[in-house]
Amino acid sequence: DPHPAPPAGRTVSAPGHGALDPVVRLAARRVLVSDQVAAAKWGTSAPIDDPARERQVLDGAAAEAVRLGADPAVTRRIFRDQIEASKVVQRGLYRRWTADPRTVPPVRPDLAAVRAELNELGDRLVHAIAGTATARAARSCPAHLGLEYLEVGRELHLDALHRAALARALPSVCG
Ligand SMILES: O=C(O)C(=O)C[C@]1(C(=O)O)C=C[C@@H](O)C=C1
Repeated sequence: DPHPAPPAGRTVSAPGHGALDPVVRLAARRVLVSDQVAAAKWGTSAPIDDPARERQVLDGAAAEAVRLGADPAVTRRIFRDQIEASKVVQRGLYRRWTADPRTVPPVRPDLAAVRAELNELGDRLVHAIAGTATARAARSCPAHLGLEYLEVGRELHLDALHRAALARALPSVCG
């Protein structure tokens, strides 16, 4: 039998087995690294919105997509959502830190180092997007994406702010 039954207690749609898993996981990691972005900017003159840096992120992602033979417009759209998701986190943390200064991180990370980490996650995300064209075009995409969203949020113990940000990161993944 080329299609043996899955082991007891599991199904073929068990957590982590969805094709969209890498995309959602990388989006979640980017959302979490956004905590470091906020901590790097807090108490400095660097604004949350940095349009020049956004252009760099979007152009970099599109160029990487072209290199991989993937769709740069789709990649750009998905990255626009990653950037919005990052701002959801940053604004949410600024609200928290303003309301209760005792929760401000004691150490300020280096913004350039955090951006290097975002670049690396970004390249991996472009690869994940390029590798999931079939799953993203499927009619089942929104349902699978929703399940991955719930699974990854649970597994990474995301709080309400980071779940909201992850939700903001995903609307362009399907279609
Ligand atoms: O690099 C920054 O300054 C960030 O805040 C990260 C990020 C992004 O998600 O890539 C988000 C908002 C800024 O407008 C620019 C870029």
